[in-house]
Amino acid sequence: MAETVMLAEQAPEKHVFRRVLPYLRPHRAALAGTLLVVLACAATVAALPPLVGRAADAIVARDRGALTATVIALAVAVVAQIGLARWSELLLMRAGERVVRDLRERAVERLAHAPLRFLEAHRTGDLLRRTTGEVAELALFVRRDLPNLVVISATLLLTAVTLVAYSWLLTLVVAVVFVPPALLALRSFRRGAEEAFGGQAAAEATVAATLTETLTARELLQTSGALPAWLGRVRRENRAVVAAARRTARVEVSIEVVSLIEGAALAVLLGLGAWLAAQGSLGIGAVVVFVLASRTLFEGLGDGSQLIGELQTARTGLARLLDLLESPGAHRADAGAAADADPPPRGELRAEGVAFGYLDGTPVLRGVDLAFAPGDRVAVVGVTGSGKTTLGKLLAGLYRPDTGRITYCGTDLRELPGPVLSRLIALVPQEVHIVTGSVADNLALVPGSPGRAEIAAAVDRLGLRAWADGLPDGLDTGVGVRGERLSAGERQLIGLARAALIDPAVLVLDEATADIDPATAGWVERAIGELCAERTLVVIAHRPATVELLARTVRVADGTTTEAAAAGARPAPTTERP
Ligand SMILES: Nc1ncnc2c1ncn2[C@@H]1O[C@H](COP(=O)(O)OP(=O)(O)OP(=O)(O)O)[C@@H](O)[C@H]1O
Repeated sequence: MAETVMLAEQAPEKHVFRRVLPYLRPHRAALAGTLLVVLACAATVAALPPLVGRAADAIVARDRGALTATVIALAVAVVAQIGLARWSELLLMRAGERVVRDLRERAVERLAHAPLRFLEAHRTGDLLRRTTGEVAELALFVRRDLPNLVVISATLLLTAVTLVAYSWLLTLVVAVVFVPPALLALRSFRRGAEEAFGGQAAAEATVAATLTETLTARELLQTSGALPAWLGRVRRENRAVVAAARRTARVEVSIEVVSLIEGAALAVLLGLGAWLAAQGSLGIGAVVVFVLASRTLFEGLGDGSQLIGELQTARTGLARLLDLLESPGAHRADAGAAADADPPPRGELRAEGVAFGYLDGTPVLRGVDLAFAPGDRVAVVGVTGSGKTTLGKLLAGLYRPDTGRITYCGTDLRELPGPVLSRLIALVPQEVHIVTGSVADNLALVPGSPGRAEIAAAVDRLGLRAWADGLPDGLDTGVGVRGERLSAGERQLIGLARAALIDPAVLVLDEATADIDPATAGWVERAIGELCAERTLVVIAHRPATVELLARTVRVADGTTTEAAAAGARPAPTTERP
């Protein structure tokens, strides 16, 4: 059985910033310009201590001219710093938002194209969190913290250069006595943070997935008495989130050690600087520069270390997003030899030695050999759970066989590009997906976005004009949130009308099992009759009336298929209970 590559709960964070580089490439010009402005801003911050130092020297030397010039330079530097800080913040935000927008679009595109088996293997909430929650956190980081982090990093660098330039001796004291313990504290924080923040993100994702499931399973929960057990599960997962958040808070408090080191360093530097000045080996201005610059250095280290927590959260989110973008499981293998193929609009569909199983390793189907000639009209029947829907999805190319192949006019479906495949073979599932909007909005959800005239023509072709006219506002009738105002039969009618608009060579229809009222059933049968006149029709049939419409019957049993006697002349075998 082919393995579905699963996404990791705690996505690997190794080289995460290097892995994101390819996604930054399209924005490199904007990012480079932004970096220049950031550097200019950091330069103005780093220039302040030397200017104040020069002013102090001018005061000591009673040099009015030098003092005036320095004060003017200071004022210019302060104004420039404020302007450049705002500008760099704006540019960083803009560039960051653009990158995040791209990542969001890529994630949605990846999910939209991901193989069905990959999507089914993951909880909807987890995928949703990776594409919404994780991206939102990234966007927040980009908007709120990234500008500060970048400016602080550049300022730290330039300040360190200033320190060395003014007193290598004092710089040595800072570098040897204070920076190593500060870095050690930061490193131990980062290590703890990686686990704590990763654990918190995973725990929150689990709760998000369960909450999403609560909504989709609302009928089950309210009618089956499963609510207490479910709430117990929610409580357990919620407690895990609180425990994870506490771990994160403890790690965050540990960063305060860096502030203590900063205080001690400033006290020592002040004393040492004053002593050196008294000895005459350092000017007053230089001591002032040194004390101010080292304060900037430690402030930068302190602020930077706080932002590292945010950076860690963003890194975890980014890793989970990249895990989705890079997962081989989420990739539909590119069309191979038939990438440029232009198969005929009508042709034979074949299944040859097809076997397929889901995640638990038990094959649902094996050794399936079937051929559907152009214009064939086939009913697929079998007991519940025998594998009819699975066969339908395999024939439509939604699943790929674990062994064997399915071909259209001799070409393996996996070699056909997605758009070609969806034009050739259409699947109307048991539960037709309906989006919020009108009937016409829903019918337009097919390749080529057909206009009103085409939609109306398709409805006419299927003999559904009277049905559409009977709706309160015709084709403009609202269907409610995700089609809640439509019956199962009406959903299938929309699915059939969509299929008519696609005009596929093969239509696979998984008939709705829910009871359909006789009037709607009549419309469905009429539409099927119209559709099968022009193409190969494979219907996973649940109602005798449907089986009787079709010329051939294939029975699915014991994981394989057998040809049954021609339908029509006899009572039709429908879905039986095992
Ligand atoms: N996404 C899935 N993941 C794991 N197992 C699945 C999945 N979908 C179906 N199965 C299992 O595969 C088997 C065949 O299911 P399938 O839906 O194809 O049967 P069916 O004949 O169409 O049933 P029904 O008549 O009730 O629609 C069942 O045992 C089912 O539990």
